[in-house]
Order: sequence, then structure tokens, then C-alpha cells
Amino acid sequence: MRFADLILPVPIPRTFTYEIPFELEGRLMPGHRVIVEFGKSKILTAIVSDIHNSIPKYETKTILDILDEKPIITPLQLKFFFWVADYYMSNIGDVLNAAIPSGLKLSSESKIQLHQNFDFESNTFTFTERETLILNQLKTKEDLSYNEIQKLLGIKAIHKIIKSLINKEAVQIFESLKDKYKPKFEKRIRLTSHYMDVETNLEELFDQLEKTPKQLQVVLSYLQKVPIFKDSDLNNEGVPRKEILNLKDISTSSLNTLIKKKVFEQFEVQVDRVRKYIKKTKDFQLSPAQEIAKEQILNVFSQNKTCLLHGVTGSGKTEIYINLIQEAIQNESQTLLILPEIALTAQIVNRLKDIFGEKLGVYHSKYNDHERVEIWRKVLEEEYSVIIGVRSAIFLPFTNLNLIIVDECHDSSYKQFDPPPRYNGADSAIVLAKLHHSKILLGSATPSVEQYYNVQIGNYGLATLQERYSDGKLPEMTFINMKDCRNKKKVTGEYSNELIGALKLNLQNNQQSLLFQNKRGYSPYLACDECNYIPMCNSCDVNLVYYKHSNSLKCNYCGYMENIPHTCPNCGSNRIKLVGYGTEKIEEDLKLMLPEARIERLDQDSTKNKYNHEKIIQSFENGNIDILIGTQMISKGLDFDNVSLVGVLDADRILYNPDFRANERAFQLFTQLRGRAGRKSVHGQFYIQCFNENHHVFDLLKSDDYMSMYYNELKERQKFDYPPFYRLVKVMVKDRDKNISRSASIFLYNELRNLLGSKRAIGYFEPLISRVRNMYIHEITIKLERNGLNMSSIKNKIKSTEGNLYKQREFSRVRISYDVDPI
Ligand SMILES: Nc1ncnc2c1ncn2[C@@H]1O[C@H](COP(=O)(O)OP(=O)(O)OP(=O)(O)O)[C@@H](O)[C@H]1O
Ligand SMILES: [Zn+2]
Repeated sequence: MRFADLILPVPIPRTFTYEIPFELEGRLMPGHRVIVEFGKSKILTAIVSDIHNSIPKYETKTILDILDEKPIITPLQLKFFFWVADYYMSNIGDVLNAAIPSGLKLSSESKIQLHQNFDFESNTFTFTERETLILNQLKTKEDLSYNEIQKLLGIKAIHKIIKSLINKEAVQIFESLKDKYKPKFEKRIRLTSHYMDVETNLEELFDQLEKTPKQLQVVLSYLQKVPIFKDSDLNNEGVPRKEILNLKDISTSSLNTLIKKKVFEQFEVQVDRVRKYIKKTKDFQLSPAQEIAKEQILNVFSQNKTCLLHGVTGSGKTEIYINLIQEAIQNESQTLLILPEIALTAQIVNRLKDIFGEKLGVYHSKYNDHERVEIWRKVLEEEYSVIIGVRSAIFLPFTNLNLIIVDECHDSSYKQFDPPPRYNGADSAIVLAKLHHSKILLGSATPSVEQYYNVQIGNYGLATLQERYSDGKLPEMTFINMKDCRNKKKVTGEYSNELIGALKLNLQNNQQSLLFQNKRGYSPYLACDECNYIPMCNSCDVNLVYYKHSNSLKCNYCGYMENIPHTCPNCGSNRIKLVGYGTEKIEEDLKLMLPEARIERLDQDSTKNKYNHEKIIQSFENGNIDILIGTQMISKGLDFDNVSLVGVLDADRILYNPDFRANERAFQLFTQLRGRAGRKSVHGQFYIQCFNENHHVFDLLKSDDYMSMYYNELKERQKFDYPPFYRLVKVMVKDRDKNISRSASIFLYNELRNLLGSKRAIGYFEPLISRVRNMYIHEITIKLERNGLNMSSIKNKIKSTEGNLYKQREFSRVRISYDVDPI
């Protein structure tokens, strides 16, 4: 086995073969990180994906060094990563970037430092002039990058020189990012072993310390914390130094004296950065309906099929998950529970930490890199048996995965859009389960049409929960016609008197309310009353959003910010006004209208800080907030006992969307929102402010009729060749020049039509938002029949048309990307 295929962090969609040096033969395994030379002078970190004997056609370079003792990626993960890259038509390097925490990431910044055993005096090698130059430099400077060495020597080809230094064990290469992960240490103290002889030596110590009461105080406080009289083993762990010093009447100098006198010894232990949970047991019994659903699930599992749990909101799906996870833990295997939203993670983690204690690991994007590396390692070493996380948790190094649960499996935030890979975490989880021979359960009150279709054609098995837990009823629905309200002057701004009245009543009854609005920020936009001018982003085709707290206009696409203009830049009038309303404005308005209420907001802006979302949810749960205003974050799976009112302010905005999934989405969103109210003893109310009460989706909602929605949608999808009957691939063409973007998309479209036929290559068009970060976008839609096609080979063919495009000089800077199964 002399060759290794490597994944390199370069935007080239293939692996590279390198030779394995003699000293690494037999040691190197797939999943190891290695250092290699790439091109003339680049040094890169790479991941070994395969090891073999077949000599490549091109001249190979040799691997320079290995970074880890043990592989950091498992063989199954590699397989999975390649599947994601293939299926979602993205580079394997991009998948790796999405998959591994940046503390383990591949980087191009490798450096050298003196070898730890190297000693200038005692070494026996002779060094060349250039080698000596480097070594002398390293006497004063801790490390040197490849660039610095090239400058120092005044030549480009430095690799041979470095290699020779490595062979002489004078220097070593290190990955500057490798050291990014620093374990955290804690200083602790304990009694030295001498005093473990309690009866004589410790008693003696007390006598000695009579004269120094401060020191005696330290020893006594220690013994209070660590009762070695009861159990002498407790001394081994000692206590954190900080904990003793934080006590009243303890002086640092007394403690230090005692350490000098060898009464105490100080030692360090590695501690976890990730917050630990204390295990409390909480028992619950499944209801008869839940027992039946669980039986159905186990039955589906026994047929090695994916199981869809279709259970109404508040039916207790989570309790079934917990029950299944408990059984999985007893079998000493790993379980992965993925959720669409970190807001929800916080709540479920609270429910699960009571039950699973330290066996529970949590993985989401708000964690910093050190924490993510720590979780990665703990999953690899099977210290965690349950992992709860958002979509990227599917990339963790499971070795013993036996159950995957995808909660709220219909949710569109399982799909990643930018940066690539544009993968869907819920769909990919099914493939992950196959690779691990693991069971997989998808749960939702509103499965996607595609998911339910899979049940219908027998690909998935079905389990159902049709009633809420303990006879809870679904909230009553009230439609508030805003047109009528306006005519009858029964509104204050955007708020109907009826809704405000209901909020007031709820407040008096000491119950909580949720208010939904799909727009964050203050007012969606600013507009001139004279000429209708609307401030737009300079680099994207969208209007700027007004943020009150920073008194600025901001682009939600590229982050561009500017000050509020006082006069209209177009006509000079000073009649610039705010139009529409976002969550921030609603918060402000309601605080004025209901001054006695405690009001908070939950959206992307209010949860920027790591634990903010947890704090807000906790505080709502504890009854410290009366009204919580939020974006779709509040619609997903949250479980509050005391919420009896849910209101939607601008329902029409949800209904009218130029997308074939618009009705399905609206039905899902309203059903989920309604489901947040009346989950425990209180009866729930669902208020919808809208202009068009007669919309078809509202009819379905009134009868809570998922199946009608499903069959209606299915008919439409069949008629217009949409999923689940066809698979969609979107090809995105981008260029700084609008004309080039357009002509490149026409060129590519023609290529694709020749390749696939005009029934599959549908057309090219400008998307709704046709410019982002100054790149003009055109899209080509491809529809592929679900059956009878070899998808992988078709996708390769689609990709190969890129080659023809790039042969045209004028298109050489065009950027092409793909979105497979766009949503
Ligand atoms: N067997 C049970 N014993 C005690 N409480 C239960 C049981 N089953 C469900 N509950 C309670 O009922 C409430 C709703 O359950 P849960 O949150 O699991 O619903 P869900 O099906 O996940 O709903 P959604 O689809 O809205 O997220 C929770 O507060 C839960 O603790
Ligand atoms: Zn912008």
C-alpha cells in the first residue's frame, strides 16, 4: 500500500494521489490528516480518503507528514461525505468544510518550528549553509511560515531543504490551526499523601497550625469541601483552587504557604468547555395512544424501513422519541436527534438533560470552535450516547449509530443554501442511516408532500398519533378581516381591536401569548411619499431594511449598512416615511399599547449571542414574559404549558408566494403556529389577521385537513411535473456583468437542452432577487423523472456541460453552481 488518495482544500472536484513515505507505511489510515506540497510552493493539510497500490499515471509527490495519532474521520463518514458531494453536485472539499469544525480544518498555513528534541550543542548532523540560516532564525523566532523561509533564503524551492531538516530531526512542521484547539485546564489542590494518614499526621498538622489561624482556616475549609474522613478517595480529585480562594476569609498567601510546606499540592486537570448537565430522573408513562404509535414504529423498524411519525401538534411525539432513545441507550448504542432550529434545541435539551445527564451532547452553530472540536472527539470516543443538534450534526464521527430521529422533518431549514454544499439534513439523514444500518424515524404534524408520498408508495412505513396528549383540543380559530376592521375603524395601526382585546384579556387571566410576524427588523422599508423612491442596496437587488435600535438601513442579504437619509435622495422632499412593520416595530407598538405587559422578541436579531435564545425561552417558560413576538422561530415545536393565545399579524404575506410549494408551506406554518397554543390545561385561541379570509388554505386549516391538502397538492404537482414526481436541479449562473450572466445562461441552457431534451431542461430566467453582492444571477431549471434514470450519471453529464461553457473565452469568469432538490 504505497499510495494515498487525498482530499485537498482546493476548489477542484476530485481527490489527488500522493506517495506514502516509507516511515508512514502501515501507520497511515483513511481519515488521517496529512501535510503535502501542492503546486510549486504551496503546503496544504489534506485528509486521506483511500490507501491503495495502483500507480497513478502522473508523477506523484510524497506525503510530508502526518498530523494525528488516530484518524479524526471514520471510514463511514468518508463514504457519507462523498455521497453528499455527489448527490448535491458539490466539491468534496466544500463538504469537508461544512462537516468538520474549523479547529480540525484543512488550511494552507503550515509552519515549521524547532523539533522538540533538537539541541544545538549535542546534535551530530552537519547542516548546509541554508539549513543553518533557518535554524539560527528559529533560535529567536518560535516558528516560520513557508513564505517567511522563502524570503529568508531568497529562493522559491525550499521544500528539499525543509525535508532534509525534518529528516535530521532538527525541525518539525506543524499546522498552525492544529493548535487552535487548546484543551482547557483547571488548577486544583489536594492534600499531599503524607496527610492521608489522618490519625497521626493530620492531627499533628492541626496542632502545628494553632499558631497560624489563617492557614488552619484553609485546611478546615478544604476538609469541609472534601470530607476525607468519610471517604479518603475523595482527596484524589481535590477541589478547584478558585473554589477555595473564593471562600470568605481565605487568603491566597496562606494557601501558597501551605503548598510550599507540602501540606497541599497543586495539580491540573483538563476540563470540558461544554456545559455539563446534572442528571435527574423524571419518569413518565406513555399514554395508550402513544404505546400504539410506538408499536407501529417498532414494527416499521423491523422491516428495515424509514418510519414517518405523523402526529398532530402536542400529541407527545417528543415523549415517544425519549422513550426510544432510552431503549437505545440501554443497548449501548448512539442516537442522533436532529432539529431544525436552535431555539427548539434549547427546549428539548432542557427536557432531555434531566433524563440523559452527561451522556447527552449538544451540537449547534452557536457553539464556538473549541466546543465543537470537543464534541467531535467525544462522539468519536463514544463518550456521548445521545447527540442533539441542528442539520450539521449529521456529519459527526459516529461509530455506533443505531437510531436517528428527525424532528419536524418537514422543515425547510434542514436545507442549507449558502455556502455549498446545498444539502438537506433531513434527506441526508436517511442515507446516513442506511450507511450505519441504523433505524430512522421522521416526525412531524405536517410532513412534506414528498415525505408523505414516500409512505403512500410504500418506501416508508407510517405511525400516527391523531389526538393531543391527555384530551387536549386544538385551539379555536378566529379570522379577523382587516378590511372590515379598517372600514369600521376598529383598528389601531396594524392591530385590530379584537386581537388587542384578546391579548389584554389573556394578560388579565395570567396567561401567555405568542405573536407571529414573518419580517424581522423595524419597518421593512423606507419610502418617499412624493416620488415613491425606496432606498435599495447598492450590490443586491433588494430594498434596505430599517433597524430602529441602530437607526440605520441594512441589507439582509449582504449586510451592507447606511444611515437614514433625511431627505429623499431622488426628489429632495423631506417626506420620507416608514412602510410596513417587522418584529422590532411590533415590539415597540405593543409596549405602548399594553404598558403593563412584559414583552420580548425572539428572532435572528435578538438571538445573536450564544445563549440568548436559551435565555429568552427559559424566561418565557418561567412565566417572566407575557407576550413573545417572533419570526418562524416561534412556530417550530416549542412546548409551553401556559400559552393560550397565538396571533398572526400579516397572514396574507404568507399565502402569496410565487413558489409551487406556497400552499403546502402556508398550511404547515399555520398548523404549527396554531399548535403552540393550548397544549396543557388551558384552552387555546388562534387569531389570524388577514385581508382574504376565503383563501383555500384557510378552508383546509379550518377542518385541520392534512390529507386534503396532501391530495390537492399531489394533483397539482403531477399536472405540472413537480416533486415528488420529478426531481429538480437548479443551475445558477453568476457574473459581474449582467449581459454575460444572461448569455452564459442561454449558452448553458442550449447545451443542457441538447443533452437532456426540452422536457427536462425547462428554461432560463432571472430569479426574483436577481443580483446579490454585485453578482447578476440567472437560473436554469432542470426536471428529472423520479423513476428510470441513473441520477448519478445524469448529474455528471450536467456538470460536464460546464467544460464547454468555459471553453468560450468570454465566459471564463462566470460562476456556476447547483442546487439539487431546491426548496
Ligand atoms: N406520556 C406523557 N406523559 C406526560 N406528559 C406527556 C406525555 N406525552 C406528552 N406529554 C406532554 O404533552 C405536551 C406535548 O407533547 P410534545 O411536546 O411531545 O408534542 P409534540 O407531538 O412534539 O408536538 P409538536 O408537533 O407541536 O412539537 C408536552 O408538554 C409533554 O410533556
Ligand atoms: Zn446587499
